[in-house]
Amino acid sequence: MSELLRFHNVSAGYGDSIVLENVSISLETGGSLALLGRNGVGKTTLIMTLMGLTKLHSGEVFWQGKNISSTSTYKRSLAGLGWVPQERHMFPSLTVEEHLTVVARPGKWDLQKIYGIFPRLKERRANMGNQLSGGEQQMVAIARALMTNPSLLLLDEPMEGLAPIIVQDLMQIIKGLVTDEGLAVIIVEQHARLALALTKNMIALDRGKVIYESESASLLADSALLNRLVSVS
Ligand SMILES: Nc1ncnc2c1ncn2[C@@H]1O[C@H](COP(=O)(O)OP(=O)(O)OP(=O)(O)O)[C@@H](O)[C@H]1O
Repeated sequence: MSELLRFHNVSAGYGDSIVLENVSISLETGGSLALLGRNGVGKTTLIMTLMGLTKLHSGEVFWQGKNISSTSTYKRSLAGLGWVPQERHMFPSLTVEEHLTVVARPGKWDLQKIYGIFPRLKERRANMGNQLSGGEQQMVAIARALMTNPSLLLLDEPMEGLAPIIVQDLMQIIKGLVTDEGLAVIIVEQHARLALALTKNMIALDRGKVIYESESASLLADSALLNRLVSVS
């Protein structure tokens, strides 16, 4: 497998304040990574840094072997980074289908394929953005990122605030994206066990630094360590 993404000694933050300190991570094509840690340790900041939305103080970000440290967010998106932000960003004046078609780029993901894995969105395709449940909004947010035909999907707390039955649906869908579609995924999730069940590898952050990394399955088997790293499961 070839390298898809690499952070090399990245320190980044907002203005003068540094949140991430000397973070190095890498991900292979089709790989999957859970990003764990307590509230406020820098998980979202890492995703935002990958999208070029923070101030990079030092270090480099490589994408498919190219240094993209000073590449714009828009160009990163064009290059295959698919971001599903925590806030979901629904537009009340657009239908579900418009949310999807407005960002569409050529590739294997089109409306037909999206509706195949999200039948609920097909049923709701004429609903406006503000006429959707939280779970449906999250599905639109993921589907919209897929419509850009990304090589990597960045999921920031996708299960937040969702009913358990919807969480189960989303787990199946995300698992399918990784195992059946070969899509690379980075997932930030407060429910650490869910994120570990979906991924091959994990890293834990504390105060902006990587404090632990391993295969997800081995951490899942060590509850005491997992609790120490994230204090929630
Ligand atoms: N836009 C911003 N401007 C300044 N500081 C910020 C900004 N966003 C986040 N921070 C700070 O960066 C630090 C890390 O926040 P971040 O949101 O990356 O953590 P997190 O691990 O994702 O936490 P959570 O699970 O609560 O979302 C926090 O101290 C936070 O206050």
